[in-house]
Amino acid sequence: MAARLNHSIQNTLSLLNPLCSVTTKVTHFRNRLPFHRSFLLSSSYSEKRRALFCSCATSGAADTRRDGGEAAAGETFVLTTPLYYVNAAPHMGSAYTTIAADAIARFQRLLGKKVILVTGTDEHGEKIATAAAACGSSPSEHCDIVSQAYKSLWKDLDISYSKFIRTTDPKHEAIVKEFYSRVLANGDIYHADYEGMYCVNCEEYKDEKELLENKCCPVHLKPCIQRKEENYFFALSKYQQKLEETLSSNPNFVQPSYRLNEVRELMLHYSRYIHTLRKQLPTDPYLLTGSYISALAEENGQSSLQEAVSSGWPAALHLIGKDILRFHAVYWPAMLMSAGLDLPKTVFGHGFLTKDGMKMGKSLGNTLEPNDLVHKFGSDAVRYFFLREVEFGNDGDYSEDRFINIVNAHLANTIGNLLNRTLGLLRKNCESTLVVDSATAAEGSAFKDTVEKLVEKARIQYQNLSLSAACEAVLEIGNAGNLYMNERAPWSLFKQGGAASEAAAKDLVIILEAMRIIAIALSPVSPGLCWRIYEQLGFSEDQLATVTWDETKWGGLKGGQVMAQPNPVFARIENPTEVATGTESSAAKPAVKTKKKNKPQPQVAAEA
Ligand SMILES: Nc1ncnc2c1ncn2[C@@H]1O[C@H](COP(=O)(O)OP(=O)(O)OP(=O)(O)O)[C@@H](O)[C@H]1O
Repeated sequence: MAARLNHSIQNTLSLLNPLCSVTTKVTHFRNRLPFHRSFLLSSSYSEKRRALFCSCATSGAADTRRDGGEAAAGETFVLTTPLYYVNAAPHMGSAYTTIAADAIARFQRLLGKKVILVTGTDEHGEKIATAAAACGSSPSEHCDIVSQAYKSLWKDLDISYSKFIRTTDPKHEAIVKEFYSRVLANGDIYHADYEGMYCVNCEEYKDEKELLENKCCPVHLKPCIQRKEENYFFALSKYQQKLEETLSSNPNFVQPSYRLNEVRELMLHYSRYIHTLRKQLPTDPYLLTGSYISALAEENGQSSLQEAVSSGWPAALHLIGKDILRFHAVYWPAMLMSAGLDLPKTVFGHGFLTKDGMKMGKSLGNTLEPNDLVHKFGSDAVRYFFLREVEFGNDGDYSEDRFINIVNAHLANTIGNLLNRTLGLLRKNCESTLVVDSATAAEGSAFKDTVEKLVEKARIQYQNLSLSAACEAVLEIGNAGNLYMNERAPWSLFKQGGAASEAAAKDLVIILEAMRIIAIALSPVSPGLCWRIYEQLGFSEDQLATVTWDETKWGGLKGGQVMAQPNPVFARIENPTEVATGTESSAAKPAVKTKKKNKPQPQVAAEA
């Protein structure tokens, strides 16, 4: 969704008058709107126009103070991923944003909120026609194929999206047109010529100072071309002050804090960007970001802007890569202000997955294939690795070696093996039945206090969108559980019989209760794995479906509950490097080598 700024105002105008060709559209627009020839409108004029068209109050700073996670249970929590550009198939970068969005959505659902996760594809732009021609298909066939590839990847990655938007979907056009009409009527669109250096891949004009040697685009490393064209521009300068006020009064509006600093830096040099914007009006929001709102309209409801807005706007969170920060944190809010609509509560710009230090992207073609990863390692491992290993906000590099070591150490060893060992001992010594409630078993237990603290830490980290730290806190519960198991050594207590054996049976209840808590707390990140844990603890799928974060409180397991037979919940992955060199990482020592994707293999509980 790199800012495709020039052609799409014409697409947008065609929404107003779809029968016009691009050239006639321009003339038509000009003739119809004589009020609006100059670059800058006087503020008093625009304020009057604005007052006429602002049926919804602009919340600005006041309403944007909460971060996305603070909405109360029962509230609607809307979050969006970028609408991905269909110039090529999805890659791991596109998957990364969507996995993160899904984890946040699942966490918010656990808090009892109604969550609407919006994702989709942007199907307007020059590059699409080129990509379609290269494959010998029409643009619409091409869009159908690529957008389907996104949907099917989302399915394989267990993405629980609510709305999948295609910007070519006529259902959204009426709403987008209404949005656009407000901005137009507000006097914030004008027409001018522009000439400059243009990056076809970004589909935007570049400031010459940004360019690398040979006038190459710094993102795509390909030469920009000199281009001159008539265009439409948005009067961004009118909203400069309000935007600055929003940033000052609401530091949560842009996250993480260093992205806020980046946006502040942009605002400091605002006059430069006013100029830049005049030559490259961010027109896409009408079709793209406008779709964030139109997505909220009920499937069978009226297609009106007001109806869409009342279904959940403003969004709690726009999750984006840092490449489109300016677009979402400056242009789009200004346009929302122009249209008299509330701003999203938070725009979070995460970092890039990189390959050899370069942003992985469709245009550079240096992408990591997510389908391959999912088929090789399974969705739980892929989701866990990227959310755990890339600190959310920063850039991160992928290495298969590291991937395998991490998921083996964390998911197979720390979590999977602990569950397996405990259930093995329970089967052998307690007929797979809990001897007592977990609340009773843990009376006075320091381990229980540790688990409670860690799960609370995980909640706070999820709430703050620190997904890696949330994973870490959950993993620490697993580490504490392993420590407890090793210190208590219930296998030898059972051998002693009598009171020691009773204590050992209680220890198993305590560890399994910790596993239950892990299963809930890690479910936003690796839902399939957590379901398998939950099932082993004797719960049904329905019980898992209705579980809430409140149930991470200690005491869910009851005496008499029968556990399933131990069956490993996460298969260790064979590391080809280690096999080839004959070395084995101590963190991820494979007990059982597996060739198939994430199919659990039996593990032997040595103590049992
Ligand atoms: N390397 C990456 N790391 C993290 N997120 C990425 C990466 N590449 C793309 N994304 C996600 O996709 C969004 C951009 O979508 P787009 O469809 O333009 O993909 P792209 O691969 O960056 O395209 P291009 O290479 O043509 O610029 C980013 O804002 C981000 O959410």
